[in-house]
Amino acid sequence: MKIYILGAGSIGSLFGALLSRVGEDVILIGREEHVKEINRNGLKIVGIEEFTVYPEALTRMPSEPPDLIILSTKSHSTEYALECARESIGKNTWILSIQNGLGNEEEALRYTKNVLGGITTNGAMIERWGVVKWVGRGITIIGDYPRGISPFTAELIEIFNKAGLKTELSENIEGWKWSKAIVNSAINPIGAIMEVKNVKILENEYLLKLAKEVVKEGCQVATQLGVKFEKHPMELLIETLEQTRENYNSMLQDIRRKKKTEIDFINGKIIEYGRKIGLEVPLNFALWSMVKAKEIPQTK
Ligand SMILES: NC(=O)C1=CN([C@@H]2O[C@H](COP(=O)(O)OP(=O)(O)OC[C@H]3O[C@@H](n4cnc5c(N)ncnc54)[C@H](OP(=O)(O)O)[C@@H]3O)[C@@H](O)[C@H]2O)C=CC1
Ligand SMILES: CC(C)(CO)C(=O)C(=O)O
Repeated sequence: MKIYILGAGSIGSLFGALLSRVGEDVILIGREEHVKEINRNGLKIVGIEEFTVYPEALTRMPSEPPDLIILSTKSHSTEYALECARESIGKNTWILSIQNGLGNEEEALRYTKNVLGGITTNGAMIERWGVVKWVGRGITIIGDYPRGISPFTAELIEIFNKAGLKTELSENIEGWKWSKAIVNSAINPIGAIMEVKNVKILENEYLLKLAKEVVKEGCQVATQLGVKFEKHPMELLIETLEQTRENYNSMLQDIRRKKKTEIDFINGKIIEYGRKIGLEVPLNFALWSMVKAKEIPQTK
């Protein structure tokens, strides 16, 4: 299968490396420093497993349409990335978002009806250009967005599992995307503002109560929009905190690296969707406001 990884950073490079290792025709599209290193010395995975692969790496999408584009930029880069990729999206090309946050699949649907949603609990981070650490082995769930399973998706899951990416199918990927986004809407900003590991949210009564109240707000919006949960966000909240105790969440990491966070596509989208149906979500608004204030100066 011809696969382009659009936004080959941490998680995209991990997916690309695993798929390349089993012989899939993978091209990574990333930033220049990472691309140059990969083309010079290959892409090295360390951590959970250690191996090096030699996929082609580019800074721009090739014009030839692939079978699959795995969208793995941060959510705030999606719109521009897809616009730049417009010429590479053929009538039979599928786009799979493995991103956190809401709205990415809707953006992809502007270019094709062949859109898959995905959530992954694998953890990865770029150690240095050309080297990605696989920090946590997790599962990935994919499905046609917003709901359903097409023959392509059924074929894809075979490829992902053969590559060592434990993957399950869901007829209701929209439900999973919302559950994960609601969990992120609680954990990420609270951890970022308090500058604490996830375990602190689990073990501090005040932070856990706040996290649960934020989850309730997100559930109200999702339920009123007709979203059906596969796993209730309140259950997923505790499960996630227990499984990622030692994590400094990605939003806190972005702030510490003076990078833009995904707050607008997590809490920001919950606020936006809530307002569209006349629901105010004050806790989401408060957390969104504080993270925006903490973010890199140019976001004023
Ligand atoms: N890392 C992880 O363990 C997990 C991440 N996720 C989610 O996956 C998504 C990606 O996260 P992560 O991999 O950590 O992010 P990274 O920032 O590590 O990777 C994204 C990469 O894409 C690059 N990029 C952005 N736009 C383009 C473009 N148009 N062309 C080429 N490259 C581009 C970015 O460069 P630049 O920074 O210069 O813009 C960056 O190098 C997020 O939504 C995240 O929440 C989900 C589960 C786990
Ligand atoms: C699951 C969690 C909260 C793990 O830290 C995450 O997705 C993130 O850090 O963005």
